[in-house]
Amino acid sequence: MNSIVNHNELPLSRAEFEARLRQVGVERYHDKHRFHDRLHSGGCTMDEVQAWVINRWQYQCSIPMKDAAFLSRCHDPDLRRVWRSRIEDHDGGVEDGGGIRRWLRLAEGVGLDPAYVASGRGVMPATRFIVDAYIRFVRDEPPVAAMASSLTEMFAPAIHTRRIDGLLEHYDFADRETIAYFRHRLTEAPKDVRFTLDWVLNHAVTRPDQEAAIAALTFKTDVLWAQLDALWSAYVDGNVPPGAWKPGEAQLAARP
Ligand SMILES: O=C(O)c1cc(C(=O)O)c2c(n1)C(=O)C(=O)c1cc(C(=O)O)[nH]c1-2
Repeated sequence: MNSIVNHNELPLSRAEFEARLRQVGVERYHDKHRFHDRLHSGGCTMDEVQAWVINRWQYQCSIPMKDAAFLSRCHDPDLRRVWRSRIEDHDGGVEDGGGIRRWLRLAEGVGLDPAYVASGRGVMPATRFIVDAYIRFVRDEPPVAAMASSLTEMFAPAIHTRRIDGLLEHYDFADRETIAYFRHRLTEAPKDVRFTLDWVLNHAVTRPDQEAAIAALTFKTDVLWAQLDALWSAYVDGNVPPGAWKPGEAQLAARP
């Protein structure tokens, strides 16, 4: 018998595995992207803020679809019962709506026609392709990787807190109504993370599965980072791609 042990194949302890997952955020989460520094410190023009709201809409409206894609492959009713709350957070009830409607209130608050934003017409091709890659990943990859890809939410409350403070301090459009989306996420995301982190730590117990979960989370940080790279290139550097929203389009009559 071969006595040489390949340590790379030894499973990580639960604590080591969690630390590796968290390290992905330390190194790669989009809180470190220069667009976020600019947005949160009041450095964005209103054109840049509007471009962010329009493009981020693609992510917002796709999140429940990627969660539905996950549910469609999930055989365990207990897991489905927990996971479906993610769709409820975004879609909400008929009367009140949920995160999606709150995002459109932000769109209106920054002076955009919410019907235009909701149509997705102005979204850049790059944003669409990137977000689509996330939906496909969750639809096609093994369940542990699909679930682990959502764990960027571990790092989201810190950026949402920073965003709420930064928007309120620096922009006239920011008020209780327009930032409601981010306030709700402060309680929704930790609820999702508590369950999903525990599930991933419990179910990815072989080294290959643990590495696949870490790779899934890394992929997701790329999804988030690449969206901001595209946004910067188009609206800070001024290379707006054909067909995408142009500053000045789809304005509400009275712009803030
Ligand atoms: O503003 C952000 O920086 C940010 C990041 C993330 C994330 O880390 O994926 C999400 C959200 N917001 C968010 O609002 C949200 O609903 C959400 C769902 C998910 C997911 O992968 O299922 N991520 C995120």
